[in-house]
Amino acid sequence: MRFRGKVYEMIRSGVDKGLKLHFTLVDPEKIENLKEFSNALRKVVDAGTDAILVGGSLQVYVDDVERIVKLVEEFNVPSILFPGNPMGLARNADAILFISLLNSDDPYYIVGAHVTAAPLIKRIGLEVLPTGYIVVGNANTSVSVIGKARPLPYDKPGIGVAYALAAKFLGMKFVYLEAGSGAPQPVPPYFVEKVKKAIDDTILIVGGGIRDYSKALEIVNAGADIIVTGTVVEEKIDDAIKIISAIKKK
Ligand SMILES: CC(C)=CCC/C(C)=C/CC/C(C)=C/CC/C(C)=C/COP(=O)(O)OP(=O)(O)O
Ligand SMILES: O=P(O)(O)OC[C@@H](O)CO
Ligand SMILES: [Mg+2]
Repeated sequence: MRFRGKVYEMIRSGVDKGLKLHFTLVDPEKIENLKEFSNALRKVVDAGTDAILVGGSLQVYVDDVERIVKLVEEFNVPSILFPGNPMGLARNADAILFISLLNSDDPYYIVGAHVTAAPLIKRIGLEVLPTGYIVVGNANTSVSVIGKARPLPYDKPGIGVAYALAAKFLGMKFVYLEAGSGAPQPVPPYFVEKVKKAIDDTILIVGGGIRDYSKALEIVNAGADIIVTGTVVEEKIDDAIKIISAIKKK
């Protein structure tokens, strides 16, 4: 909880200095061995990852989330909850990525989950990071299916711009373009570029399907401020390290 209340400022000041940031996504459902997990954390932190996102699409025991956050506390990086439902509200985290899935067909994912979670978030005292979450691409990913998204086609960046601007005008501090965890193709750089040009200083997060450093670099060069990787950390940690190192050299 050491970073509570400082997370937005840490991100903002990095972005304002022109740095590119990397967040590592950890899905509590996938962690079986805490020792192995801690070793992986050490590697991504040493490589320079800027925060650990903790969450997934499915319901989890809050104890499991809290256990993971506790391990993250041993390293010098903030823990940010990234829950797919209100069950993931760990008391010991620094902040919560308060995502509204703007292109969901179900109001629950736009504002419903948020209403049920808000009083508890206040009670816990989590720092809230208001985020317009936009699902892009044609893959049937967990977030798309569970979140009842109507994903934006890759060849319609203008619609991405419209959603992202609406998020900015609603006062959201972050726009997150999401291809979905494990997506075969990440959000294309030309899509990222159009959205970033439109939202200007609003912080742009891009994730889903980023598996190699050259793609990650193309996406940051197109204007992403923050890259999120999850699957590559679970499956090929050495490639994850290469991605983080490449982004941090920018
Ligand atoms: C504000 C609160 C309390 C909740 C938000 C509720 C919303 C809007 C959810 C959006 C839809 C959703 C299911 C988001 C999950 C995002 C996420 C962390 C995805 C990671 O996906 P994985 O669970 O790793 O998928 P795989 O297992 O397929 O890799
Ligand atoms: O697992 P990957 O494909 O890296 O996706 C990360 C994240 O954007 C999913 O929410
Ligand atoms: Mg995943």
